[in-house]
Amino acid sequence: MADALPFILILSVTLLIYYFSRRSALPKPPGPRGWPILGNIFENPVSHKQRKYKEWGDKYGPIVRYNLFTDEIIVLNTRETATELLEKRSASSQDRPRQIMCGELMNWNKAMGLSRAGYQHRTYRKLVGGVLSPTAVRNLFPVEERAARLFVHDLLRQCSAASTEKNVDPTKPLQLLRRSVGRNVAGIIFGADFAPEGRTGQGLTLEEVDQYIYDADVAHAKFGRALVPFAYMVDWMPWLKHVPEWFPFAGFQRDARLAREDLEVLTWVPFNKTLERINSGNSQPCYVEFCLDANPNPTPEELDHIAWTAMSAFTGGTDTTIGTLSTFFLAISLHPEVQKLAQQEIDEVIGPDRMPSLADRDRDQLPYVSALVQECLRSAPAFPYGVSHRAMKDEILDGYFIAKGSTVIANLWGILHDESVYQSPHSFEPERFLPKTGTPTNPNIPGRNEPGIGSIPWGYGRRLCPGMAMADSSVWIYVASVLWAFDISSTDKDLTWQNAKWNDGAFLFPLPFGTRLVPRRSVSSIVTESEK
Ligand code: HEM
Repeated sequence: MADALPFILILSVTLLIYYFSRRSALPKPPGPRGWPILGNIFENPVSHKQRKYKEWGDKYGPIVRYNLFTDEIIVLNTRETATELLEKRSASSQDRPRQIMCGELMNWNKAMGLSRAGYQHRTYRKLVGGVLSPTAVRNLFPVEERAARLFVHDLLRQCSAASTEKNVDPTKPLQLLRRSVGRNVAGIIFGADFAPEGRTGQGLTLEEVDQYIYDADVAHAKFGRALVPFAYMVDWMPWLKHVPEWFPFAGFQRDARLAREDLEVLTWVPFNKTLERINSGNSQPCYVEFCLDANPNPTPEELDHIAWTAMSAFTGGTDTTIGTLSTFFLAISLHPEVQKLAQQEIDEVIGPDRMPSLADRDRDQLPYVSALVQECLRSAPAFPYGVSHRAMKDEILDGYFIAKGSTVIANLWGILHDESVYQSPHSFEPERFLPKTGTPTNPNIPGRNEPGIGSIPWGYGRRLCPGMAMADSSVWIYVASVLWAFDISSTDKDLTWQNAKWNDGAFLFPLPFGTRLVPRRSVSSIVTESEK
């Protein structure tokens, strides 16, 4: 112990110097008190962070500060503060905080979501923006519509197989959803052939895509664990990063190596297969092909950029879309009155002879369905507390001093549950987004004209989700198609919207629940339509 005293003394003095050197004449944002040196490690929310952040917001104000050792964390709980710092001042708030285990050792810094601000990130955004911008994404509408139709087709097969009463095994719709969305995103990025069984086309095969979805799940699970702040010792003591794998207690190096290997497989295997298909003239139009059309003789570095952005878009696009659609299934199972209104609208505008299309959304033909989609995204944003940004210079926000290097978190769930903006924010009420005068399809339902969600569920500034337009249209067409074809109800009579259980972590989605689907049209008409 005596031997350690000088070390402890030097460490304490360094931390105190550091602490006082970062003080400014302006006050720092308020927040929980915490302890000297340790900061708020005991108050650091370990579960459902978004709820704790909101509680702090209600207590301390829209801008809350807390500390984990020397790390300063700023939580923004209102749309005004988040827009000001992360949108308007995006040039200096676009960076990501340093992630030693997850970013540097496991190599996720090479993926778009964690890549630090600078040349690599700018190049990535340019590549992805070319294919997924709101204008360019319209070329993908037919792919998304086809994916939604095939999902309906798969659900119907599941219905018939499940029982003579045409009830589905409660867990099945969501399992099918995982596969369907995975195939849809893979189709867009790698040109996968996701035709129904028995039919073949071009691009990656279904087996290859399903293997890829599995690999992505494995890599993502490791990613999620390492992303938790201070999950690994090396996140506390960065110098440990240089310790070799054979060193005692350096098990994290082995974890990091295995995760790196998984990530390499995830990045290069589907990419190389797609290149093979493109070179043999056996591909489908997709993100990778588009990038190569625009740059037919890429350098190795440019190829590297295309491969890593493809992997980033696939991993960024699947769990988030699946989470939002799972929220839809939960919400609609528990709100029969909402379901009835949405189906009335679909029946009146679309009728039984065709399935909805994205052109219906464009023409704003189904305003209630659009409000329902917004309500799903508002109630359960897929990243409830966004993805952390980092202040790249000292900032002053609403008279408070925010030091350069602070981690900045936009509490998206808190912002979308702000009582001063949304009446009864914990209830599921799509009509909040409808005009007070009602809509042509629902003239008798007065809306509340509350502010739309805008791009809040998709984050801010130069980090705004590049898949926003694609996700928005995908979710819409899945929702409209499923409601056209099925009546959906809950199989758990004790389950309510208020007591439903949600995943606890960086992704928000409902935990498994029982859902029953019953076709609401003749089987033959669903089959004919869904096979188009
Ligand atoms: C409902 C679906 C989705 C939601 C709610 C969502 C939400 C988000 C959020 C909140 C961020 C972080 C933004 C920030 O740091 O401020 C993000 C980043 C990202 N998303 Fe999405 N996303 C969805 C779907 C998709 C899709 C379909 C794709 C790709 C096809 C995608 C690709 C990405 C990528 C690559 C990033 C990292 C961007 C960067 O750091 O520059 N996402 N998303």
